[in-house]
Amino acid sequence: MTNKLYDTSLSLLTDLYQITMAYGYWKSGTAEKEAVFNLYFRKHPFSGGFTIACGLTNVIGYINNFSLSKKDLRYLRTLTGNDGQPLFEEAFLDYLANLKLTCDIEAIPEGTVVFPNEPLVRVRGPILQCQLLETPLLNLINFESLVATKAARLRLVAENDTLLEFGLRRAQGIDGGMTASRAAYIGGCDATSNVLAGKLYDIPVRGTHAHSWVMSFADELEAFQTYADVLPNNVTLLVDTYDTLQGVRNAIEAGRTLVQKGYKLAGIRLDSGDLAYLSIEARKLLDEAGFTDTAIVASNDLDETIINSLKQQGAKINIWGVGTKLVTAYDQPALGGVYKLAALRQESISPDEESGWDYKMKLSEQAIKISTPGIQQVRRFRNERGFVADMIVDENSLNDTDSTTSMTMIDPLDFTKRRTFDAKQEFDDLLVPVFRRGTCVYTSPDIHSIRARVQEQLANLHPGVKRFVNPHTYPVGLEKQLHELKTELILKLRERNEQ
Ligand SMILES: Nc1ncnc2c1ncn2[C@@H]1O[C@H](COP(=O)(O)OP(=O)(O)OP(=O)(O)O)[C@@H](O)[C@H]1O
Ligand SMILES: O=P(O)(O)OC[C@H]1O[C@H](OP(=O)(O)OP(=O)(O)O)[C@H](O)[C@@H]1O
Ligand SMILES: O=C(O)c1cccnc1
Ligand SMILES: [Mg+2]
Repeated sequence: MTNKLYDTSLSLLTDLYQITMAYGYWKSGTAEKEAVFNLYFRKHPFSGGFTIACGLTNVIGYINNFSLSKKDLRYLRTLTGNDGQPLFEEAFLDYLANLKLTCDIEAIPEGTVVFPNEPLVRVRGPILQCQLLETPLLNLINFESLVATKAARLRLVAENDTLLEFGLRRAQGIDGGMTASRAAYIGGCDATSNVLAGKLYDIPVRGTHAHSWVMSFADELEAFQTYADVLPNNVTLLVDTYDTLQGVRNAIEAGRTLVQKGYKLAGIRLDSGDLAYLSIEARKLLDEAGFTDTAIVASNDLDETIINSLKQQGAKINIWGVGTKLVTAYDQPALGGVYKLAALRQESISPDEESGWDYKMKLSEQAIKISTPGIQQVRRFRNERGFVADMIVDENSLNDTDSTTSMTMIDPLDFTKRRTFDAKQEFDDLLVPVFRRGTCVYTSPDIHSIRARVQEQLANLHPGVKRFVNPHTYPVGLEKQLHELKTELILKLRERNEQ
């Protein structure tokens, strides 16, 4: 499946510096040098203990549609440097015109719970191509993973209640709205009010009506009765335009007519005031009138904290409509995913032998910002109770260890913390092949399966990791050989800089 909204080349959707670097690689003869880049984030959003990987389907669509059109090249030809001369020479533009992506890409499937420093996507191929993919991949993975995570948090507090995404009007533009609707559904919403997302992404659509419907009639009862006449099989009435509890009484009256005609009053919606108090009072009125199946929908600047609080207050709300705070990821508007070079193929010494890799890393004064070198895989150990720990392991050492060997994991921020897993410990390798030499070899599951995966994954996490206040840190470490390799490389780089 591709991103149907953009089923066209978006190959210039990148930062200029990717193209200037690409030109640099091409001009200096290193364009084809094989490289490995990893996309990962350093910290969970919302001060939480987990993140949901999302966006791979759109990455696949982007790469499948990658090709520079004549118009793209005409535009690049107009770009000039500070001397007014063209930035790129014609032969480079010809090279781009014929460029077909030939990368190998591995990724963690959408809907998987992921943790800081784990490669969510690993790109291996000619360095020029890997470089061009940095910005679009980050754009596609960061926002969708962020919103899917927000929705998963809402799902945790909403428990078995219905969760509706109402955010389109407050979303960051058209794409923000579309992407957020997809990610919100995957993360755990039951439906969206966004009809285009319903059509393009096969998400259920749901909705009630606005205050304007009520305001356009002489009185509220008439508004409710007309709505019930027109759409008798879809009646959820917004009761707070004038006086909420009087609104509930009017809804009940409209509901009685509906029942006489063989229909039902599906719900009422509260959109202002004290939602705990009003829902409890509304429930009493509805139940007393025999409308025990009529649902109470609540909306109005809801987020996971307010929903949690309302539940603790005993609110009688069955359906939560969440807009602004969900689709804009209000309390943390970006996931800080990064894309870093981790290995470069060495110059070949003989034409018959494959040369080795130079492992690459970025140093930083902050330990958390030091990247991890190598061609990484994420090995997730599990037992009958769920996920135990994730080990980042270099594929070269995986090839060396056979299945009978135990593996030791080292905490990257405290080297004295170690854990050994014996050969009997069950595991999954999270990164799976997605592209081989530029050809897609992976079929994205349908959106409903991805959504189901999120809940399966969360069920495998210890409750402490899922709590919102000071969540327990799920263990992620480096396999011992990779840790040693990294330490050695840090020392070497520091030594070189001191000289
Ligand atoms: N019982 C409650 N406990 C905690 N938060 C609540 C409760 N009831 C409502 N809220 C939340 O408090 C906020 C109230 O927003 P606001 O002050 O704009 O009030 P309002 O009811 O929308 O006002 P208005 O009547 O002017 O529309 C919303 O985010 C709402 O979800
Ligand atoms: O509050 P959100 O989580 O963003 O959910 C969507 C909101 O959009 C609608 O009204 P709108 O905000 O446009 O107007 P209102 O607040 O004046 O009702 C709806 O009534 C919700 O309140
Ligand atoms: O259908 C609704 O009730 C709805 C849709 C969008 C935004 N607010 C509410
Ligand atoms: Mg509002």
